[in-house]
Amino acid sequence: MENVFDYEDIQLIPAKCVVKSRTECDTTVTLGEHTFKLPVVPANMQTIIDENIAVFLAENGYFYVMHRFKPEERKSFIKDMKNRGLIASISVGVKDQEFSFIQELAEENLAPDYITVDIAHGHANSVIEMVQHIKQCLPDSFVIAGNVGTPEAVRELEKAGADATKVGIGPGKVCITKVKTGFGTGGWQLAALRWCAKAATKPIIADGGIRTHGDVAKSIRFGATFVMIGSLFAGHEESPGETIEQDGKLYKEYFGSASEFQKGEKKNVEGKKMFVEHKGSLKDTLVEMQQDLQSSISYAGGSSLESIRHVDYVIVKNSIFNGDKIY
Ligand SMILES: NC(=O)C1=CN([C@@H]2O[C@H](COP(=O)(O)OP(=O)(O)OC[C@H]3O[C@@H](n4cnc5c(N)ncnc54)[C@H](OP(=O)(O)O)[C@@H]3O)[C@@H](O)[C@H]2O)C=CC1
Ligand SMILES: Nc1nc2c(ncn2[C@@H]2O[C@H](COP(=O)(O)O)[C@@H](O)[C@H]2O)c(=O)[nH]1
Repeated sequence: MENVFDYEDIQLIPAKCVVKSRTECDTTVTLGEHTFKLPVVPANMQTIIDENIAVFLAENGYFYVMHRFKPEERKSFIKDMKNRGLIASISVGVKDQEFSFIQELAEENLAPDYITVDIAHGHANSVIEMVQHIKQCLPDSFVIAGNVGTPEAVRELEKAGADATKVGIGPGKVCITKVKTGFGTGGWQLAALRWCAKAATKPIIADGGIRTHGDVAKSIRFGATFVMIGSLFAGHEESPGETIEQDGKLYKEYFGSASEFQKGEKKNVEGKKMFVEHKGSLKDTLVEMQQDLQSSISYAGGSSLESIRHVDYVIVKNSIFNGDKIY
């Protein structure tokens, strides 16, 4: 494949500003039947989202995807969200009991608004069968399927009935798939996104590898409707997971969904655990993300996310940071 690049190799080129203030720039995005404040969703991982964060995000107009690692709590979670008049958005795997779970949701009239089929290697018959099963049992639920890294996979999942596909195999911060298997989109996630987006007829969620707020704009430029982010959302006051103090500084744990910590055993481990600096409140990060994206829109010469899709860009191989750090 020609022109392989990643987030830090790209700079978007500014176009003439058409707004008087960045507050005029609209960061909202529609996915399925709902419109959200930002094209950003926290990763469906156990150290990134829990019930409280899901309620906060849904109440405040943000999209969320609940993780699937407490399977026995999913029905009560859906009921609770529905009772509060909030969007219900859950994840499922592909094992046999997950097929039965979908059947039960249909029988109990508990259709979630969004269901994410969340598997490491999403270009698989098991995922295709799960998407078809969901569409048959719960036709009104919006189905996100992944993760994949090729146009062929995007086409097959869309053909199976997926309403959106999630792109990203191995670019994640706590991911070790790339080193343990030699496969994935790690190191060229942005180019993989572009490759997949050219084949997609439905929304793509770019998943993994976002390290700065500017990477959100770059993802949109290269074809994403949404981005899923783990590491930038880890370490907040509200984040689930252990907090530790070292040399007077607070840190919080962030571990991979395929890590030993998640699995409770050393089998097919493709994730690791790290501690990230305590970042304060999630609400503040979301506000800053929105402001930065509004600024991106203004540099794109428009007043909505659409304007970012059409800007020119340059490839500046591995040089944009020039030794700089954000903080
Ligand atoms: N985006 C990414 O790069 C990655 C994300 N993850 C995350 O980790 C979590 C666990 O993922 P996962 O291991 O898929 O979930 P599960 O452990 O639930 O596995 C789901 C099913 O898929 C099978 N399976 C998993 N990987 C493969 C493979 N490479 N080839 C064939 N079958 C496979 C498993 O069987 P068996 O275990 O017997 O093989 C199992 O039956 C998920 O949340 C996932 O998103 C994990 C790795 C990469
Ligand atoms: N290879 C692995 N990927 C994982 C694992 N757990 C989660 N993930 C993926 O990472 C992103 C988040 O990436 P980040 O760069 O924003 O931190 C997440 O949404 C998953 O797709 C894992 O154990 N192994």
